[in-house]
Amino acid sequence: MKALRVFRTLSSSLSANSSKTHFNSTNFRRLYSAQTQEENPTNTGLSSSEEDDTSSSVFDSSQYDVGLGLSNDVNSENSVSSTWDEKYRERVKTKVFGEDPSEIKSSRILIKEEEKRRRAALLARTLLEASLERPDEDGNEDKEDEVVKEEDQMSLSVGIIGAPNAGKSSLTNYMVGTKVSAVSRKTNTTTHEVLGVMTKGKTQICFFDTPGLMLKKSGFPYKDMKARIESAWRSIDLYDVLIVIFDAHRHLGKPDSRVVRLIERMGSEANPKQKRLLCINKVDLIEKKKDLLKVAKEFKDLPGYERCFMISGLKGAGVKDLTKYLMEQAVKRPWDEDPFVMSEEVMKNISLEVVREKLLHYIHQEIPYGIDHRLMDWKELRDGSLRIEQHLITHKISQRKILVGKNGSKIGRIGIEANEELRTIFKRNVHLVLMVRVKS
Ligand SMILES: Nc1nc2c(ncn2[C@@H]2O[C@H](COP(=O)(O)OP(=O)(O)OP(=O)(O)O)[C@@H](O)[C@H]2O)c(=O)[nH]1
Repeated sequence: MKALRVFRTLSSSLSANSSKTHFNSTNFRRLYSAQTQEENPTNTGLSSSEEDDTSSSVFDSSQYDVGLGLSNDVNSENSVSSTWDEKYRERVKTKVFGEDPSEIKSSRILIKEEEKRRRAALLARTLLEASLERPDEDGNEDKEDEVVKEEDQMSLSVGIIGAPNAGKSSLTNYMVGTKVSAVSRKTNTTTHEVLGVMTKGKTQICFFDTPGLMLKKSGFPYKDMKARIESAWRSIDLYDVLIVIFDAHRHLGKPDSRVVRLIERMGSEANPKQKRLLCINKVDLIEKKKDLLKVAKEFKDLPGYERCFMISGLKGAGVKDLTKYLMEQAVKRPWDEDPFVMSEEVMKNISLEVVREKLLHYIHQEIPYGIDHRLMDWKELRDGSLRIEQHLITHKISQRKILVGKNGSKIGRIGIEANEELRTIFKRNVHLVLMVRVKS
């Protein structure tokens, strides 16, 4: 199964005419900007006392041993394990150099933790690599160079809508085969529409992961919600298939009348130009089958839905059937996306998305949402590697401190993990530089 991640806003797509280094999307630019910065990049915007610890606010992958190859040997010990017996070395340290044994012990714990982290990173990378090259249901690997003539090509566009946290991103990610958009425990993480492209044989399916759409209690969309939400409401009729997804576990425990209204509104009448599917998500969290049936029964009479699927977008239950159904809906139409080439724009967006996901994971509170996250430099170096520089611009010094962590530990961890992931995705060495600074 071939999976490519392509990012696009519907309102202002990254057209072929757009400059390679500029994004057209206003939505996207709100958080991410790939433009070269007008302000002087050397101006860090810090006061002189803050400048003192600027070095720790920069993560530079070249200063870390993040390994070079793409080896998947998770158990490989070679990169950090020492060639001497640690116990002898410790005895020498205490007896000969008079070092404090408790300090030696704590450094040993640190090394062990680092090793654990390294293995976890390797495992994550291995899994990601495997998902990129996932065989199809019949166990066949994709034929890389298979060319499908335009007249034979089949296409389908699929929009996914649901309340915040319903699991839209997770489902998109699962279907496309790898990470597309930031998934986190917080709500409204999808700040722009993401298109995942799955090309299998003659068929290409484009998935649009819409931002969290909600209805207010009266059943109508919030009028005052940002432009992105309005554009998402307008765009939903454009898809061949619309998936309406909701969190069944939450619905059983604490039903939200707005979610019910969203499901009912979308299912109120059939749309002859669009097939609508209801996805009852997070079924893995529901223990009793009768509870699940209760949920299904509640919405079974809505005429707008062609089919109802019970799925776990995160764990994959039921997703195979859903994918099969979607493949069958594809119509004869030339593909929108080249399945073999990852464009520079796509790669740039992926680089931002991967870092953003790490930010959401490691930085709690509201901080990630307020950060101005910019791609400052993108260079393909002579040896084929990529140099990617991103700036994380905070509004307050206190936010910068949280982001940087003690002695740069937070930004370092975010950087190392993002660097690893980008290297796996792009299949080449990546030199990632992350700079945290305060808005001047
Ligand atoms: N157990 C379980 N958790 C899920 C499932 N799908 C999503 N989640 C979790 O639910 C949370 C929200 O998932 P997302 O995919 O980010 O939800 P979303 O609808 O895209 O959220 P917004 O971007 O806020 O609109 C994450 O913590 C996911 O891991 C599922 O099938 N089972």
